[in-house]
Amino acid sequence: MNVEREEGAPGPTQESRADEAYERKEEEAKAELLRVQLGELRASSKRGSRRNKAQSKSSNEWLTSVGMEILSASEQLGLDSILYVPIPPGNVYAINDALLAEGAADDYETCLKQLVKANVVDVSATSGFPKFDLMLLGMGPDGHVASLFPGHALLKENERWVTFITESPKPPPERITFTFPVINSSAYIAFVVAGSGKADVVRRVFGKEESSDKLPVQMVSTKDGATTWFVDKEAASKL
Ligand SMILES: O=C(O)[C@H](O)[C@@H](O)[C@H](O)[C@H](O)COP(=O)(O)O
Repeated sequence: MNVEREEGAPGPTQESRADEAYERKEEEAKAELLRVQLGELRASSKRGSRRNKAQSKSSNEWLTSVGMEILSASEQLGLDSILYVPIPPGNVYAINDALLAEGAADDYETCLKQLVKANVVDVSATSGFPKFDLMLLGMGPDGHVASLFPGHALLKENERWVTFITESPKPPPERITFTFPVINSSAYIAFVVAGSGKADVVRRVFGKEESSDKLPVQMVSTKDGATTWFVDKEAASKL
């Protein structure tokens, strides 16, 4: 917060300075926690997670029966506070980046299996894959989600929970990612998509044109769950 003081006006008291310092520290702590949480959420699906309401039908039905939430620029800024969830640090499972991609994927999958065994993470009765309560996903301008890129063989992976890529078209080349069976077993999926660079893909997802070639984002389809898209005006500008 920037406060300019008029000339001649009384200066801040020691008490108000202490209050300001306290508020600043609190804001910094919240921002740091948010960065850690978002970093983790993004990491875990580069990897993903967050909320919704709708039945997952065809994408056009989402639009009409559920409605997209179009966010203004200031509301977008408010997304930070929507996403503010006090996750205990012990519940955060980071990628082991001391390992190469293949080892890191195995390591993460093993960790997830232990969480399932300990009943921390549910299993979908329909798919047998882990069922996350919430999956927060971004989408690239090429239609990629998590680290599942258009035309890549990983789109067909249907056994692994976590897998890896060493030649990602988007840097960094080495990544690990949840697979579609895991993503699609989630109870809720939220897409957060902003900017004009996403407008063509948003139109492709929600438009009427049929294409035999599905983009990764079009392969996101929860079997027993629900999906909500949060898009800003720019991303929705071609609808
Ligand atoms: O893989 C990555 O490197 C990105 O993190 C990516 O997966 C991201 O989620 C989308 O590209 C959308 O990103 P924005 O929402 O920031 O545009």
